[in-house]
Amino acid sequence: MSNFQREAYAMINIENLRLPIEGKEILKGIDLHLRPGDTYGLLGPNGAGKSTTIFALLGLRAFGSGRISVLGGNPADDAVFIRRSVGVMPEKAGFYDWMIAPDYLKWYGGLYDFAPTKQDVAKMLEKVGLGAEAHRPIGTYSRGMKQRLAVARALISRPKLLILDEPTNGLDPKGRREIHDLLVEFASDGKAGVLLCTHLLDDVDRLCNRIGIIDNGRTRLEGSLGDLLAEQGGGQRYRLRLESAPDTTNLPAGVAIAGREGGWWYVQVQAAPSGGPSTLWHELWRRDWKILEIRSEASSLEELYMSHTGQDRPHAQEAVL
Ligand SMILES: Nc1ncnc2c1ncn2[C@@H]1O[C@H](COP(=O)(O)OP(=O)(O)OP(=O)(O)O)[C@@H](O)[C@H]1O
Repeated sequence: MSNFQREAYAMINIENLRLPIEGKEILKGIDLHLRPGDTYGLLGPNGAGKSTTIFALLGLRAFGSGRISVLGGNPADDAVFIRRSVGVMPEKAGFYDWMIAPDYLKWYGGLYDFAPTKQDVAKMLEKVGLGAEAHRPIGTYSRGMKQRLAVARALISRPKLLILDEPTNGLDPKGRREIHDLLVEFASDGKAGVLLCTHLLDDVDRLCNRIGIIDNGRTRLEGSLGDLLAEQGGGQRYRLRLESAPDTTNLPAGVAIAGREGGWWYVQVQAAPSGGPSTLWHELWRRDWKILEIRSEASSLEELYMSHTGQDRPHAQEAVL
């Protein structure tokens, strides 16, 4: 990769990261490149090395060799800067159960020299759907409510980069949709970046413009989701439930109507826009498509995932786009 390309991946730039633990190589060659505006899906089976990669890029774990730069800094030297600029939602979020959410968020912001006002906190809790529950001790929250609070905690310091490990785990469909909406809103200015670590391919389909697939400590595949799916052939198919018949004469480039069944419209997307599928839904909303529900028909991503995971193949096809 040239220096010019490296600079373009200003948010996260990981090259050939290796990490031995107790004589065993846990990471054997991780590459990860995330630009401003990207929502990047980090995929891989259990034990592939996703969390270890995240720990390394946050400066929480020393690595053996390779190169990591996050927001232009080196996590090993700039841990404080990185923790202040990156919002993190870890897989297991710990809270003080006796605190109430507004006090907790104020206290948490203070840890990072960011003092959210009472209004900031109230607005954030509203955003994540906890406005009415703000008076209750966190210990009385359900798992889903704690997930929402974890998202609020990641967002409260207005970070430039958001790293989320399984953010929709344990959420009901409404909660999942609300978290999706928050992420779309966060990424919509084109300047922020999101690294989404998940096993839910449907979340990736909906939200991400770029993916990396890790298996057995190595990056097996990385690139634009639209390009990778297009290379597979056929693009991606979605089923949209619409309030009324849409105007099909003015479709965004690369989008075609593949059929209709009652209120459901099948839409074939040859190449998702660089801003990810959420940009496409915005485009359609702007064209007055009254979308009530979106379902990914495709198992194209699943096929892509399955064909790049499952076994250690040192000579297998590996591509970096
Ligand atoms: N401190 C440690 N000592 C020994 N092995 C470790 C340590 N931390 C992680 N590992 C091993 O490293 C590998 C990668 O773990 P990691 O948690 O990064 O995987 P993951 O992709 O996040 O998995 P999951 O999807 O299950 O969360 C696993 O085999 C794990 O057992």
